[in-house]
Amino acid sequence: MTQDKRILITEVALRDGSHAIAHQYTVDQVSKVAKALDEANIPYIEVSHGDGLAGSSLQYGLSRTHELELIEAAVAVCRQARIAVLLLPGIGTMEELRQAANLGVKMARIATHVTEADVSAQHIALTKELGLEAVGFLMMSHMAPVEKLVEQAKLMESYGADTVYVVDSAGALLPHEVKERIRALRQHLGIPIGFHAHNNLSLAMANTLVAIEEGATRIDGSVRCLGAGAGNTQTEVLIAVLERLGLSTGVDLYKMMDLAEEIVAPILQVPQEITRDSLVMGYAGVYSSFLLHAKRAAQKFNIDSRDILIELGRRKVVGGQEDMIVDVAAEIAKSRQEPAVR
Ligand SMILES: C[C@H](O)CC(=O)C(=O)O
Ligand SMILES: [Mn+2]
Repeated sequence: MTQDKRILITEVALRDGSHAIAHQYTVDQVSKVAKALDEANIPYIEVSHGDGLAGSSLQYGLSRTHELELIEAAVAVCRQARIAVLLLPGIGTMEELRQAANLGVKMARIATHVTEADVSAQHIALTKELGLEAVGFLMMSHMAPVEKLVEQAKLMESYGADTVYVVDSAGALLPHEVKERIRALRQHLGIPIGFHAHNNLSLAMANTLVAIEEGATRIDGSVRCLGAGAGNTQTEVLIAVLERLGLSTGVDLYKMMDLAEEIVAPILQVPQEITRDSLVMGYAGVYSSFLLHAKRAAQKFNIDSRDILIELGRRKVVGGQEDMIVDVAAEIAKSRQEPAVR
């Protein structure tokens, strides 16, 4: 593997992992996890509702603790790590971005669906104005052909993004698809490229290594796989693998192993694994955070959540359309009650 630049890890368990625990983080949990990550020398720690700033709502799931309190707690315990936030324009607003900056956040990741980068212009501009590092975060990157992805990433670069991420939200990308995406972005952009994986098809680590091989230098991971769906690339495992490959992250492997085991594992009600639901999300190419909603809807309508997820994938439903989950479940249930036409 040829790589001359240091890989900079962003730990996302305190944001993406919020989906996995139905947004129930407490100040105590966030303080302990952030402090331990900081001591392990993780450079960036993302803290927000799973759906980004202001995601706490009936539609996306109510947070137990206001995210600004969680962000404040994380900032207070970190000596070197930079706290990051996620913001989806339309969910989070300029005001929340300002509040996060006032609390000491150093990086904002502005996330849009892969074909909607144009809605990130004002938020990226404000991020820079506030003196923060700006990252463009192209979600559901498997849903756009490479040329479209490049076009959208270039838009984000033109708005002032310091980095653009390929985000495999559904864990649906195959290694050759990651390779062509990162390669094309490296060819057409002049800024660092990042990669955010999900493990639905058990490819998060392999895809991350392919991304790094193609020159991605900003990589996301979630400790103990504490991320939406099947989780992300498992951070402590990634650190070990990169060390074996001779790639430097500056992160302390033993400390990562210890915090994963002693601090993060107890937060999970059940260990993260590739369940049939998360597998079907990767297979169908649907949004990771749909899982809990689809399971609830399946229970309500007494149907199989796989049928809901596959139908959502067929309809190319995107993040922000969570309300469609119940509609789809109701339609499936209704179609099963209707007598077959002779
Ligand atoms: C809002 C999403 O959870 C962002 C993300 O992590 C992804 O798309 O993956
Ligand atoms: Mn994610």
